[in-house]
Amino acid sequence: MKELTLKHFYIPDDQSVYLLSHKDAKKLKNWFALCEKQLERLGYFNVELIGKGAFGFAFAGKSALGEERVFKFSKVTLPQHVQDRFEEEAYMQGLLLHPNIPKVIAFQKIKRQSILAMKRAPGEDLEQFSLKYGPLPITTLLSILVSLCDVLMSLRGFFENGVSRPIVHGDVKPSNVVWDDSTDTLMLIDWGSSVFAQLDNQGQHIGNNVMDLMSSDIQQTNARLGDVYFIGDDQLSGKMSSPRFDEQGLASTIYALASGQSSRFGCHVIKPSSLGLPQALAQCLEALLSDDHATRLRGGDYLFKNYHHFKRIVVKDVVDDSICSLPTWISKITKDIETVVYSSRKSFLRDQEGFDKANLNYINDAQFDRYYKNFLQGMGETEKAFISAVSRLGKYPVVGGLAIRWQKDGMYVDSSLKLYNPSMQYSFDRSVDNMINLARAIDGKGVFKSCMFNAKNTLHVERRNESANFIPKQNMLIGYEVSKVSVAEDQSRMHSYFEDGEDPDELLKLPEPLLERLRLLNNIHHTGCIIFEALPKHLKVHSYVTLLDHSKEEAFKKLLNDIITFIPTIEGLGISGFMKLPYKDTRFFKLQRALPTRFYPRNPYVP
Ligand SMILES: Nc1ncnc2c1ncn2[C@@H]1O[C@H](COP(=O)(O)OP(=O)(O)OP(=O)(O)O)[C@@H](O)[C@H]1O
Repeated sequence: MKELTLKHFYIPDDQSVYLLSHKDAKKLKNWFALCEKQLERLGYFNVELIGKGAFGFAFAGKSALGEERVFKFSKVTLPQHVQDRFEEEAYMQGLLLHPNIPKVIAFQKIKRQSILAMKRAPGEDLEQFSLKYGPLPITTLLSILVSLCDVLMSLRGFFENGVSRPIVHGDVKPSNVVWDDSTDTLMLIDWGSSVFAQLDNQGQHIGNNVMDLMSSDIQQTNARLGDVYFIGDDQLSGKMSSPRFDEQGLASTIYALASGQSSRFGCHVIKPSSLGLPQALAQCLEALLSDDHATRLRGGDYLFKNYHHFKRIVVKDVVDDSICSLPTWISKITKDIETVVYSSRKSFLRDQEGFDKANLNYINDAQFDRYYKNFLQGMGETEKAFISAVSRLGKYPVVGGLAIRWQKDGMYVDSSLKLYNPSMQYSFDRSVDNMINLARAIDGKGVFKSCMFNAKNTLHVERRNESANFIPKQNMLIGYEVSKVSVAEDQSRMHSYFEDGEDPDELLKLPEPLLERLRLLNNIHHTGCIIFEALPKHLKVHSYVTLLDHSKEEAFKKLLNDIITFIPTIEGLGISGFMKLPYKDTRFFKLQRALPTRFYPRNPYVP
């Protein structure tokens, strides 16, 4: 039997609780209930889960006096050295008394379980905010920029016992900034990567005495890995910690918010100077995100010298109402969908020379794990940006599919994207545009496919061990929707389940009778995806299917049922996915290295 490696076909972006095995999902739910009970016993009410990160979960609650609190719980399953970091996080955050940093209330350790209690920042984190509203208006961006600069200035100026000890936050990114849009105030949260800086802005060692400077630690970095989607090169490659790290996090954050992306990787294609920003801001961001070290330093120096002037820039916010580059369907009703993205055929996006994992100090870091699992190692910056843009689509309540074919003359895109929250349309459309613009900058021939489905509809079949068969429950069914209007004739070519042949990365070989049913299904006019994911003790069948030819419903239903009956014959591990998209509306795009320059107009009142 083949070993399950990270190289297999459809790679899930994130594990939704709906994709866990029954046992694991139950364990998690029980654990949430236990945390809530613990907090209620301590006198807090209105307790709710507000966030999950790599290291644990965050709950919010109200004290008896009505004060809003946040409680971060570490995952008990994490190794001890990672648990210890949580204590350091509480220590570092506790040192900082600043209006834009949540005050620590208490840190408690009960056996292996640590809890950090702090004030709750009003508003919502900027990743959520950006998903709701898309690329942010310039006035909002400027307010965020200036407030963040203020916080970072105070970190640089931190003194302990009368001695200068600059602090590095180490993980500045949209989801670590909580923003209250009604008062224009922000809070910088998540101090889990913060350390005392080893170097100052000029790259000089910060030593309090000669002994410090002679210590053997002087060449060893104390830096923590922040989020690889946002940190700069120096932090990623394990250089000594310095306030320059946070300049990078800040630039990535503003860039991501200005463009409506969830990473910094796309900055050489969707350049800051193409976003319609005031020229001074765009050029400053471009310098900070440059590949050249000296240019980055100049950009940082300029920003911290001049950011107070940015406060005085007066702009008229304009909404980009251009039509989305792909057709998107917006449901009139809002549905609570837990979207999960599975993507395939990523291998051609990897260039073998890229990223060298062996050179990093961060192998055991949970953040690094995420990066590795998301398959980004060995990819160029634009390819990473593209993958990150596809992942972002999965953060909206959306189902559908995407097939991109890069050819010599350009790029062909088939898609079916249905969004189940009309208020997010602007943001979603801009995210689709970003994904297309990034894809257009990718060189080479190849195919990429991606399915977005509702994890709440995933079917689960469990078995005791790897040699047992998967036996589905009696009434198990692959659900499907029926289109509003029947389309009898399949005049258009369809993106068939089998069109691209076998996927080189695919590992799971489905039994022939099951494949035969899929072939028959393929002849009935419909759209959607079916993915089989076989794990040692757990089989998941993800699907999103819409029948278009109503006259064939009986046959269609029967084939879907047959597929379930063949589940016990599935052998081996891995993933195997099938997708069918309407071919009718294929969009063609010319390849393009970068978007053209576009600054904020000198006179915004002239169209
Ligand atoms: N003091 C706070 N006030 C308001 N919301 C908070 C606060 N602390 C945490 N949150 C919310 O909880 C989420 C997770 O918290 P945090 O980022 O500190 O956890 P983490 O496990 O370190 O996450 P990550 O792995 O994303 O860095 C945040 O994105 C934010 O939405």
